[in-house]
Amino acid sequence: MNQTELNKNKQLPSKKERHKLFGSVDPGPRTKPEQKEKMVDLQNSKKDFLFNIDMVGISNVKHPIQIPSQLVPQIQTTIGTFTFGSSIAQGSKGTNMSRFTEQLDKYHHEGFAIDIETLKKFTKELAGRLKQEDAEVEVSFPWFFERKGPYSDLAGMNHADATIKVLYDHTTGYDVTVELTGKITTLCPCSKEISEYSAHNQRGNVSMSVKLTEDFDEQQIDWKAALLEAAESNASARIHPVLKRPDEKMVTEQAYENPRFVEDIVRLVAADLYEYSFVEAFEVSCRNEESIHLHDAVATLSYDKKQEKTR
Ligand SMILES: Nc1nc2c(ncn2[C@@H]2O[C@H](COP(=O)(O)OP(=O)(O)OP(=O)(O)O)[C@@H](O)[C@H]2O)c(=O)[nH]1
Repeated sequence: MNQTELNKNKQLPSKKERHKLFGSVDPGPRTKPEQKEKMVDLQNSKKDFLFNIDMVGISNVKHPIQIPSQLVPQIQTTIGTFTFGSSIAQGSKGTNMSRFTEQLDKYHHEGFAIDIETLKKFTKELAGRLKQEDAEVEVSFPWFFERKGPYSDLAGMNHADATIKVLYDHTTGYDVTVELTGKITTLCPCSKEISEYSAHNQRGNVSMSVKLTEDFDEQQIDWKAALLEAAESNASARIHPVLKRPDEKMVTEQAYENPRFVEDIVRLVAADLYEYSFVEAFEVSCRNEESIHLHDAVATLSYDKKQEKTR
């Protein structure tokens, strides 16, 4: 019998026997309780555990979410990556980690929309569920927006990476920070200045982290669109998914007419963030993936409007 005929007549052992063949063993004697009420609750033991913990929780939690957007498409289902946590005092051993995902599932069934008001409610409720004075929630997601070619008007989809962080504290209230990283074109001013023709240009990554004012109203302002505009309107050129030749000519010439160092980008974006009334404090950085080097060029600037100063 050749190998093909052998395979045709193969008699497999049962699935249970197959598992034994590959090392599974019968369960041993059971001595510990199986009912929740009889189980030891280590997490809730009270003793002097030496230190307070600033934050304990779970991270890298992936979940489908809906996000609002004032740009097209206005309703988006995307994947959120969450971190949940709270502080715990020196006298408690641990947190109850199942309660984070329990609360997430509850909101999911109620149609969890990732807007700032809902996230604030979620965070305060989470503190209550954990029986703690504070809680924090962070969610990151790709945000999509339609972009049209400057001449042809042909549309396609671009995206930026967005993050919302909400801290709730029983005594001090809420602290909301939003972040956006968008991509731009930058053309080197030095290269343009010294060369007989051409100038090197590259894709730049602009990251903005913004502390929102207490009265921020997401119904009035889409923070994602506002931060994207701060990055793109100060770039050498915007980035497009669809470009026909007349579009390509326009963005090439626009970039040549608006050369920018990384330093120029962070200062110009900072000026726009300074002018946005919903921004209390911010950090902006730019990372250019240099086309004439293997390394990147980077710059960072931070500013607190309340203190009227850079770091
Ligand atoms: N505190 C703590 N829990 C962990 C750790 N690693 C895993 N766990 C979690 O322990 C969880 C079960 O604990 P709890 O959430 O306290 O469960 P419980 O006490 O039955 O829940 P409640 O009825 O809400 O009090 C599981 O979700 C595990 O993920 C850890 O390092 N610290």
